[in-house]
Amino acid sequence: TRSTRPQRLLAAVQKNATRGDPRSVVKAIDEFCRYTEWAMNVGDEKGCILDSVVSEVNPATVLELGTYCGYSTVRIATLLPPDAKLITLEFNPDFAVIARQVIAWAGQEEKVHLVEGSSGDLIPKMKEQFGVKSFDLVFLDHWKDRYLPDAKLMEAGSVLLADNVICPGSPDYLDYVRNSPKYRSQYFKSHLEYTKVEDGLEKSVFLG
Ligand SMILES: Cc1cc(-c2n[nH]c(CCNC(=O)c3cc(-c4ccc(F)cc4)cc(O)c3O)n2)ccn1
Ligand SMILES: [Mg+2]
Repeated sequence: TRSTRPQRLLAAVQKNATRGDPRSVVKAIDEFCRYTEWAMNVGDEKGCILDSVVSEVNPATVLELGTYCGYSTVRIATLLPPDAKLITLEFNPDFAVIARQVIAWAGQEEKVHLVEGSSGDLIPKMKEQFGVKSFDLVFLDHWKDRYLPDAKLMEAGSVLLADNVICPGSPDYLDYVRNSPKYRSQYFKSHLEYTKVEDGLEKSVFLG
C-alpha cells in the first residue's frame, strides 16, 4: 500500500541527512517539504524565530505540544544544554513512530522524551508522571482549538510560544493572551511553512 507523508519525509532524512548531525536533518526536511512534498513542520522561516526565542529563554525544561515528525523537536533540542529536558506530546501514533526515528537520526534522543496521548489528558498528569510542575518554555503546535484550554491548564509556565496563530489560526487563544493581564504578548509575523501565506508565532510571557 502507498506510503504515508511522514514515512516519505523520514526516507528523505535517512537518504539526505548525516546521522548525528541535527542541522543536516533540519535542512533535509526543509528541502523535502519545499521542493517535493509540503508537510506541516514549523519550517525554516518560523524555525529561525523559534530558535531565537529558545536561545533567549535558555530553558532547562521545555514542553512541546504536537511533535508531528519531530522537526521542531530537533531544532529546540539542538539548542538545549545536555542536562536540559524536552518533553514532547504527540496524539497520532503513526506520527510518533516517525518522530522517534527523526529525533534518533539527529542524535537528540538523550534530551527528548516523546509521550503519546492527547494534551488534555497528559498535561494534568505532568506533575506526578514527570516531576515537572512548570516548564520554562511551552511550544504550542498542536490542535489549534486546544491552545486556549491547554494554556489555562498550564498557568504556571513562564513563556508560551504558539505556532499558526494566523493560519490555520487560533483566534480565541490570541484574544486571551493579548488581553489578559497575566500575559505580555508579542507577535512575530512570518509565513505558513514553505508558502507565501501569512502566519506567525505569538510569544506570551506569563506574569504570574
Ligand atoms: C498531545 C497532542 C498533540 C496533538 C497534535 N499532534 N500533532 C498535531 C498536529 C497539529 N498541527 C497542525 O494541525 C498544523 C496544521 C497546519 C496546516 C494544515 C493545513 C493547511 F492548509 C494549513 C496549515 C500547519 C501547522 O503548522 C500545524 O501545526 N496535533 C493534538 C492533541 N494533543
Ligand atoms: Mg504548526
